[in-house]
Amino acid sequence: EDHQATFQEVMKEASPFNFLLTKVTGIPAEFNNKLSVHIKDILSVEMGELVESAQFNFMHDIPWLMEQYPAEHRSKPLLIVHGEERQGKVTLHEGAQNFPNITMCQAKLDMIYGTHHSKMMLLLYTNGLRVVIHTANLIEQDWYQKTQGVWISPLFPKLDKSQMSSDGITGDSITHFKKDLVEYLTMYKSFSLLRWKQHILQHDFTSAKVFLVASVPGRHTGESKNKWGHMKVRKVLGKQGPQASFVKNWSVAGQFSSVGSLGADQSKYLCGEWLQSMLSAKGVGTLYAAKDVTIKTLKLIFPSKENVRTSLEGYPAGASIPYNIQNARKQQYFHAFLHKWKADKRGRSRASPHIKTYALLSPDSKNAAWFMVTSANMSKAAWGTLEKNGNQLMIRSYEIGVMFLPEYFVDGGEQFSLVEDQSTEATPYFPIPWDVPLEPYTKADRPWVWDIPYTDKPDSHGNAWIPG
Ligand SMILES: CC(C)c1cccc2c(O)c(C(=O)O)cnc12
Repeated sequence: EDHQATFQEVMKEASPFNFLLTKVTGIPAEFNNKLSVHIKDILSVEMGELVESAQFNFMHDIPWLMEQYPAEHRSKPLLIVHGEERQGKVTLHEGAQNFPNITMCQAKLDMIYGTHHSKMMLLLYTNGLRVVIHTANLIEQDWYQKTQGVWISPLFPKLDKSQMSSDGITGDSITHFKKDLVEYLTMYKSFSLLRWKQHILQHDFTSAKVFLVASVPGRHTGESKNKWGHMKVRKVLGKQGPQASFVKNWSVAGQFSSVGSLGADQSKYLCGEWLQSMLSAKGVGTLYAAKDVTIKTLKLIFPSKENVRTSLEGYPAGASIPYNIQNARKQQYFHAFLHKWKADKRGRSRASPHIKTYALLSPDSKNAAWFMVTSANMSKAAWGTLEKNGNQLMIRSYEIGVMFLPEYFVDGGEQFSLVEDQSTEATPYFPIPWDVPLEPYTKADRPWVWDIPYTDKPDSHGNAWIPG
């Protein structure tokens, strides 16, 4: 149908997961009316009467961003949290100079090669506070013809003074989302974020049913080792994850838009460390030893060269998929796990993925034991790498995401249904972005690599790709 769903209708339909995709220009209206939002919807007055906001991101086009706020909100205080340095920082400040309501916060990047990847909006309204965690840069290109993920929190009401306690965190949820978010903000050690920490402390987060999965740069030891990156996932799944017996032979799905250097063979990082965390479950450490991992255990979704060539944007979509030939050449083993990007169900097979999602899939791919949407790509910098004989987790970048576990949405829930007409009260449908079952690369498929030329076949706009 062509009627434009109102934001209230969209949010009602999105409940209880509140996991949506961004609208895509150039696909049939029905796919933009179903569980889809544009940035203007998120910032609209329908969401609440804005007092002030904070925009955490990697790339900010400030004049464009200001245009996305409704006129009556453009003068409200706005904090830009970024990781720009040197010329990037100069350019960013230039973009902000005409907006007196903007304050800048430069996240410290103590680890070389680290970046401020986290994408989050903190929205303070007259009647509450909302957290939006997503995957899109604050530039027009990222909200145009890509597949991006957005989690929009419920409206968290203000605590009244009587509920506030002087020490500790009041008004938290059983997933400790509020405490974890406060700890994440504290790690910036930034004065301008102290203000937002106060705002968060003063609101009631009991309705937050997701777990926060974040990364902050540093060498984390002791209890902190399990607070961030893939070790946070290991902790949550080990304590609140699926029963090991229930998810034997299930597979980890990883979907992302960039890949780092993962090491000389799969047993080291990919299957030996990262996958061990993703395969964690209740009642047992992890489900498989690294040596027993097969391509059935790990299914990775990454755009093929053909996915990019035939996408709505054409080869230029690949400018946001920075997998370089130097790394690709060193880790051919990685390519054996790859599956194409395919999202016919959501009308987004040609909307190049910039979203990053992870899940534990049943052998028939019809169910999931958990689902995660995050800024974190498949890299050591994002998820962290264990050092000092496993006593230290070294992370280079800021990342932020949320994890959905069935039992927090359905009493005794053990799984989500990924097939809408096979969902039940006990096994609710979870709107994943990509199609199941997953489609492996053919022998002829190659992963998209962004720094080599493609002149053999023109893209959907008739152009070749000649980088550099
Ligand atoms: C190699 C780096 C600079 C890069 C290139 C193209 C797109 C990128 C991107 O989209 C992100 C992000 O979204 O966090 C982060 N780095 C990106």
